[in-house]
Amino acid sequence: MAPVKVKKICCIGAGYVGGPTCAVIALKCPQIQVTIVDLNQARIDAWNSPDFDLPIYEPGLVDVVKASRGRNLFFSTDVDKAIQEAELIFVSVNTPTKKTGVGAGFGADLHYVESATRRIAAVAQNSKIVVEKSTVPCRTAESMRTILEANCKPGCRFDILSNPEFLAEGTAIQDLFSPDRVLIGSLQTQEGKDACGALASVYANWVPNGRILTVGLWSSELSKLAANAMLAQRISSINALSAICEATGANIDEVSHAVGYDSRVGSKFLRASVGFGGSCFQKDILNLVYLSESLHLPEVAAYWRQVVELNEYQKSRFSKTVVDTLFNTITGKHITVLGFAFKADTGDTRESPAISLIRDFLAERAYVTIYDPKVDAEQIWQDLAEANPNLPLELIKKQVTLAPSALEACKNKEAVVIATEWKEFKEIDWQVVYDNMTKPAFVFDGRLILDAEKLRKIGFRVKVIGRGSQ
Ligand SMILES: NC(=O)c1ccc[n+]([C@@H]2O[C@H](COP(=O)([O-])OP(=O)(O)OC[C@H]3O[C@@H](n4cnc5c(N)ncnc54)[C@H](O)[C@@H]3O)[C@@H](O)[C@H]2O)c1
Ligand SMILES: O=c1ccn([C@@H]2O[C@H](COP(=O)(O)OP(=O)(O)O[C@H]3O[C@H](CO)[C@@H](O)[C@H](O)[C@H]3O)[C@@H](O)[C@H]2O)c(=O)[nH]1
Repeated sequence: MAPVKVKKICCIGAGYVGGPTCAVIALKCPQIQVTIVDLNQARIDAWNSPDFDLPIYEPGLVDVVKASRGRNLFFSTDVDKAIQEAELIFVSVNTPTKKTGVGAGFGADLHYVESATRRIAAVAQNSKIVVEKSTVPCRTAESMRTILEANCKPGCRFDILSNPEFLAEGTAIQDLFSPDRVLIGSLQTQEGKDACGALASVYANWVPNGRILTVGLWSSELSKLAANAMLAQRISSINALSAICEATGANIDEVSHAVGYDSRVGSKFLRASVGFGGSCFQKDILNLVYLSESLHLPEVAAYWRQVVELNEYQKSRFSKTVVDTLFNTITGKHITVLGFAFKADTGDTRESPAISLIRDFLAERAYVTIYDPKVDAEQIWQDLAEANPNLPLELIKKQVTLAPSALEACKNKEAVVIATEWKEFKEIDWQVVYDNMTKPAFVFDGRLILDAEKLRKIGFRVKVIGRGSQ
């Protein structure tokens, strides 16, 4: 049987991955009709909004959607119709860490993946290639296949592929246009290889052949968890060293530069910080920890768990530095937090270190003012309410103020904390900030973006991650 020629694609899940990934496929493959579906009506409405007020902020995304929407790119809540029409279906739904039940706090909650799979099984009238795009534990594709095959109509077949996504938020469009690699896992049967060929031919419209890697299903699933674990492990390694730098007077930027210069180590992902955030790193490492424990590999589980524990330590160590430096108490003091997103160039706040810092400051009964250029107020209140379950929102709102600009946020405050590396924080007029602050004025740079020497000359007292007191 010749490999299927893909003419219609359905993507289940119109989130941070499904939206940008399939919008780029539509742009690069004008001959393919791409329909992205979701159960969340508000999200689909935003993708369809006449003024392109999209549900997620991602540099370059609006232009990609503008180029294809209504031509060969569609957003809809009619999940069944899109499934029925497509030859190839991406499952790109959320796989958060389980909150209750077996594996709570570690294992992935796979019920969204399972219900999307069951929907495909229930409504498909002909053969489909089902592509696992969500990040899932090793061998999830087997469960999907069992569900699909148990419901297969006569004359139909389902082929399952794993095609994990490696985009990073903030650079998603660039990452999708020019990926380091596209990974496709399939069963090593002829049918599996044909399905793999069909998906590879979609990517081949813009990705060079040498960058399309084809492997077995389980290797593909595990490679995604492994890639995130190893990236996060680099950050925890450099953050562990930042604590030694602060205690010895070494400078983490210099250490990172010197170590990264070794081509075997490489310079990327060695930027010390207040801690990593985002919806993936912690979730995927905990997933790996759970997998290792389920496989009776406690030493392996402990090894990876330490990457997350070090990250927790880094966040609380930074909060403690703020308290210690402000004369051992921040009760009643006014602290500005610049940045609420988990990294620059995104409005996403999932697992943002800013949330942990603010929780710690509120526990010390400080007043906190927040400014972020892309996160909306509703999201901030929701995150703070979730992070402080014992503090009613009315009380949180008495302690926390949202400011319309960085300059406004810093007025009459004792300390400024940089929690996200937005470029605009480098560029604000720090002399004006200083003039309007209560003295002594403190700056805590949790992202290593400011010129500490320049700030000290202005009069600030400055603390930077990974640098001893000067
Ligand atoms: N965010 C990232 O940068 C990133 C990068 C690579 C991989 N991933 C992985 O991709 C997956 C999706 O992540 P995300 O950030 O896009 O999540 P998301 O929460 O932004 O989007 C998931 C969407 O799926 C929808 N959904 C859930 N069940 C559904 C169903 N049965 N039918 C239709 N729609 C359904 C939800 O309503 C939601 O809009 C996760 O497994 C994640 O780990 C995320
Ligand atoms: O040297 C560094 C690099 C990153 N970070 C922080 O690490 C977190 C994650 O950053 P990044 O990896 O750039 O963003 P994500 O969107 O979380 O992307 C990661 O998670 C995705 C979801 O699985 C993967 O697809 C990507 O390849 C992987 O980089 C953020 O808080 C960053 O500020 C650092 O502290 N130091």
